[in-house]
Amino acid sequence: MSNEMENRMEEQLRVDAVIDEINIKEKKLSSQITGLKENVVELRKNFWEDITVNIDEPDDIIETQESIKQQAALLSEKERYHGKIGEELKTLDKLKSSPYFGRIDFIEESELERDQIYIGISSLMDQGEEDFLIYDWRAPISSLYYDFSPGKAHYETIEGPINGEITLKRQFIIRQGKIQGMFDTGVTIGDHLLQQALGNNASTTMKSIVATIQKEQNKIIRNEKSNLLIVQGVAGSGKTSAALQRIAYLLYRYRGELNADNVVLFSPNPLFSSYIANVLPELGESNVKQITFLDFLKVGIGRKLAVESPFEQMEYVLAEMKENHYVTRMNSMDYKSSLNFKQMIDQFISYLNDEAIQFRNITFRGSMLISKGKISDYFYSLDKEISIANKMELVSKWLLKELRQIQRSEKDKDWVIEEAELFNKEDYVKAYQQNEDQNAEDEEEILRREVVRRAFATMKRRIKRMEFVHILATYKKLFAEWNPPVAPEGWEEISEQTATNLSRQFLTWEDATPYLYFKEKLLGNVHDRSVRQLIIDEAQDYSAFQFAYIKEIFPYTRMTLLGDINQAIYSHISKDNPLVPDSGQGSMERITLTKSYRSTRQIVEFTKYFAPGGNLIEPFNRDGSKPLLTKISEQVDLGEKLKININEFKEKGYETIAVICKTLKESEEIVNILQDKMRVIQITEETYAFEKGVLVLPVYLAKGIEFDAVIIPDASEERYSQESDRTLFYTACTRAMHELSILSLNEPCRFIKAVPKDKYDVAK
Ligand SMILES: Nc1ncnc2c1ncn2[C@@H]1O[C@H](COP(=O)(O)OP(=O)(O)OP(=O)(O)O)[C@@H](O)[C@H]1O
Repeated sequence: MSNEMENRMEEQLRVDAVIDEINIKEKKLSSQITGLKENVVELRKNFWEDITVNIDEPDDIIETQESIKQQAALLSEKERYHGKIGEELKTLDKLKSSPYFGRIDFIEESELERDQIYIGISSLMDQGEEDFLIYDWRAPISSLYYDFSPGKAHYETIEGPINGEITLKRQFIIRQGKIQGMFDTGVTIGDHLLQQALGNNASTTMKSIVATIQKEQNKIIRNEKSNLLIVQGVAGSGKTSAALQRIAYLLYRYRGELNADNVVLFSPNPLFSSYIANVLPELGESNVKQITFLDFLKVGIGRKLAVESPFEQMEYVLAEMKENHYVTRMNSMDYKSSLNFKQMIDQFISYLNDEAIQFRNITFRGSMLISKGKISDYFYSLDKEISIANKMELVSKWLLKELRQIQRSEKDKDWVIEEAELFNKEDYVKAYQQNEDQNAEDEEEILRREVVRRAFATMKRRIKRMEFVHILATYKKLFAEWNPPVAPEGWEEISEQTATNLSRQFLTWEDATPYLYFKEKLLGNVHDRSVRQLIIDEAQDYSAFQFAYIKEIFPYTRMTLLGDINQAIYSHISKDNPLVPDSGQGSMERITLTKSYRSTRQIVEFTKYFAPGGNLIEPFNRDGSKPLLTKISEQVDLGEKLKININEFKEKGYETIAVICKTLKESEEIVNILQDKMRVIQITEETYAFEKGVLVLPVYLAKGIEFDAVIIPDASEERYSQESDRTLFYTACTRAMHELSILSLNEPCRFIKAVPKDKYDVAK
């Protein structure tokens, strides 16, 4: 028997032994969980029987409450434990099919014995709880596997670095408990496994990459020191994958201190959120909160204003060039994305400290209780040194005090008793309950109090929410009456356009963040202080203003920004982006990824010629066919050509075939052309999950996602005519894993022309 076969048999025996251990452990836990389940059911059933309920005397009430609390605590402890075992069982089930994916043999310096370290998605100890049969991929020692080839190596522990030597590095593919592949690797984590992982069809949900994390990705995943970690990585370099493994790593590393609720991920669109939703559960972790920046802003802005989405803005930029106010709007976007506009708002706010904040009258039953003039006078009588937000707090307290007085005098009016006459039984009970600590004896008095309490309750709530400040009207003044000390060119037109939108209660995307920033400067911000880690994917699409805002509202939060400046589709905002080197960000660490894993070598070799930044892009060595360019001379042929293309891809076994358009408008046209020829799925801003098939979508919704085959339905010079279209075209082409097909009505665009002819085929 060859050495290789012998090794494989030995390894299979070990896999079998580990699976035996898993089975034993599983049995133990299953019997525990059954017992626990019965226990919990019993506890729930007899909850009240085990409690002595006695409400005769105050002391008895306290005792009863205590007894209920204890019983509830016992129940919830058992339920939590039940949940924990359930999770453990799920992990064991995964381990049973594929217990580990890697092994290293390591001899620590000054020790003679060689440790065999097997690495999988979770740790497993032997029955005696003495030795690790499997090490979690996130354990300190496991970093050896990702960072070193055989030879001298070291890893960090809390007590300091451990040095030694790796004598063997082995990779496994184990499915259903059987070793299907086994490779001893040299330099990096071998091509075999990666080739296999990347050669598969795209799926509608992202997969974890634990078994094949590359050294440079591991740096991102295990980085613990930086408060701000910035990752610039070319398309398909594994930024999103690394971000998700990083979250799993941090949850493991800081278990007990950090849980999924403390981590927030800003994702580019709802489709992307569902695309990545599986990764953390697959790694045995709970999902963290994922939200688009649009939804995040909407929570703060409130429901009364309509907010444009970034995609609507994008569609305007790309499709409404002929609109009368286009140039003004573009200038407005430019300026409002910059820190200059933030400065302008700050200047406006200091002006507001002296005058001009708009308030609302407080009215009740059609008459004025407190006028906006009176509120304004009170506000401006307060010390100027106090911040506006703190002064608003004082105004709110003052208003509530005034209201209490008015409430007392209102109580004796005739309308009150008329309303009380409409009370039903429940209202009576409520009235008496409310009266408990006021001790009124007279029934009429009790009812009158209840009527006015109710009538004033909404008003009080609104005052607590600071609704007495007219934020929109005040913000509008920035564009209407106030003269800024420094203004950009065309400010008058920008102001006019903005004021018109605000009058329609409409916030453009470029106004959304500034408006919320402004609102919070006036009213104070109420953001969740428990966010300890914020991850921003597709960070190239955030403006300098948006970043500055995010930093202000999360002052103590560690941040990881990942993106690719080459894919900055909102070209007007990329100037001050932190992904650009030397963008002047403070203390931070920057990691650059240059290797692209998603697409075949042929696709990367094609797309890198029109990559916007001209940065280094190295393809991972996976072969496929060259991109194909098909020239069409008549628009009427498009449908037929698309159909042929799609059918060819289907025959090759591809399951996700995306027709990626420049705009939503174009994608609607394509759907119209295709829908009587085959089943097509149109993806819009409202699509929350996608299925396999033929998908038609605008490029900005394809961000972060990948497909087996991509078709660009019209890559003509007419369609992609501007330099600013470069990032869009690049983003669209780089979504392809295995095949890229480009159709062009007449002359292909300048980006294709920049590619040497030997890098693509032209259809006859
Ligand atoms: N180490 C790895 N092992 C296996 N697959 C990997 C690895 N790194 C990246 N990939 C695969 O490469 C593809 C691209 O990864 P990912 O989407 O994370 O890249 P990205 O940098 O976020 O891309 P983009 O910016 O273009 O959206 C995915 O299919 C991912 O699974």
